[in-house]
Amino acid sequence: MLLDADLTVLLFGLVVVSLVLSHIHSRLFSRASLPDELPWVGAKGSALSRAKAVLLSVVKTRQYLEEGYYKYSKQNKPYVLPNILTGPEVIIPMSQLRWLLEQPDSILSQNEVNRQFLEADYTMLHPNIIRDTVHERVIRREMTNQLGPLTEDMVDEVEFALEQNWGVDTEEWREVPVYDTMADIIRRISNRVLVGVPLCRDKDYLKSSGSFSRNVVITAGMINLLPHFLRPYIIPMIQKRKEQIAKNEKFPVSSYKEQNDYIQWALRHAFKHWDPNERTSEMISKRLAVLSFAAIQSSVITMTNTLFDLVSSPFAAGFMSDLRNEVELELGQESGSWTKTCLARMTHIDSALRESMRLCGFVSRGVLKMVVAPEGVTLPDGTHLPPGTKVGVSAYSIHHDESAYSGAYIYDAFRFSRPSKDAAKVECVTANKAEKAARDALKGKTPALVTTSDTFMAFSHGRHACPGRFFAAHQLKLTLAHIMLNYDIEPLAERPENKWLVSSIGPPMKSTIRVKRRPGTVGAI
Ligand code: HEM
Repeated sequence: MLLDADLTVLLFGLVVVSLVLSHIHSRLFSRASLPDELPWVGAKGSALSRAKAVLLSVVKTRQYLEEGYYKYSKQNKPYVLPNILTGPEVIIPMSQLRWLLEQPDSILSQNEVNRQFLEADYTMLHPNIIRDTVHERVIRREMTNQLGPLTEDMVDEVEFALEQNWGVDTEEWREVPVYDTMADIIRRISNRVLVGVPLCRDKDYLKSSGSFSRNVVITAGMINLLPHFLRPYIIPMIQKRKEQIAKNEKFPVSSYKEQNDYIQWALRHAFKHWDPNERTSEMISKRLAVLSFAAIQSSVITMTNTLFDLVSSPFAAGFMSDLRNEVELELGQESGSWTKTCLARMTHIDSALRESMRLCGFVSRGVLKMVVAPEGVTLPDGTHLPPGTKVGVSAYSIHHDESAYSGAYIYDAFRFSRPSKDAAKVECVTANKAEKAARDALKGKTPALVTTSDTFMAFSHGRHACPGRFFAAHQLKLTLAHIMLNYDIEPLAERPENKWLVSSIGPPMKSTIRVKRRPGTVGAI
């Protein structure tokens, strides 16, 4: 009997090992049916050399992108970028970007790439969440339009969160971990808009929401095994709101006031949706969880990078003093009131964030799409790609190209707030009302943080550019402006490095800075 059990375990082990080996073998040696004439960066041509390049993509993707850009993209040729996690990608030259943007989703789909990268069928709690982008519509129609009315709440939250994380001591310097404190601050501000008070200040809720966001990327594929963390917090709240809406529809009372947060907007949209599944409290809470992931991690990384870029610059002291002067001046003109227009006029704050996203953004490839047309697709240079191929451009390379940005590897905080030849190159392809307003505020001279272009793809570009970027910009500008106004920060001699893992770029997670509350600011804000 014992022998039988041992044999079963052994056989099971052998099956698992051979499955893993066959997966590794296919990842290393698969050409993904790509045409022979397409060159692979980092490889010489033989199957073994390609396998080595795939293996080394774990640590060499930045090198591959730099090499591929000058060897192929600049010569208007596509090339293959090895990727051990999600398979090879075809990187097309910038001259073919316009063509890529114009392809319909039925031929080249951005959604499919995200589904695969995030293992969305397993991680995203419900298959509809990636297939039907309901929250994209809620973000575009509701969240972006509510930025003005929501500013006061967001300011309230920034002030509270900064005091909690960085303290109010005006005498002694305090050492703070940048990533952790920014994670707490951004999570609080975002949740103020997503779920409102009191939940946005509930420690257990914030902890659960934070661990969900981190785990989607770290344990893609296993997240479904985690308990439905939102259940105890969100579901009863949604039920209650639904009851309130229904009651008010039946017996309207003048004292009834809807809350202005994501849950309320999502409820409104859900009731208009044709699919009854979309109206359940469960589905709304799942969509909220996924949105928190998209919204929070990206802003935390951006804020962390911006602070390190600013304080490690040889011009840190001058940058910070100019930023502070700008905030004081613009705020003074509004009698101390943080309005949307006042923020729009803070062009140095805007630029300091945009410049960090250019230099250190976490997106290395821009506009990555998957060929979904069953017959495949033919690139403008005649190369035919089979279905399943991933195609994109190298955002990292264009962001670091001297011909697009002079001093491309230097953090130049006011690059985008001083009119320059770089700014003149920006062409806004996806202008909408809010984007136009942001550009007008900058008198059309310089690109705003939210403006995407052929040379700025930190929010991606085209139809599927990040719909949350208006909210993100608002939240990031409010946070940076408050920091500049209320804290002194000791400059750093050297910037702690960002880490590349395959094609993802992470900020320094453990590095610290020293901060001190500025005299006269405590209780003044
Ligand atoms: C600095 C902060 C942010 C950055 C850098 C960023 C960046 C991006 C990028 C690069 C994409 C395109 C991904 C792709 O398909 O290739 C994207 C998509 C998306 N982002 Fe953001 N994002 C930020 C903040 C936000 C916020 C605050 C929200 C929500 C309020 C949000 C919601 C979304 C959604 C829903 C999509 C998917 C759009 C679609 O599939 O068409 N993002 N974001």
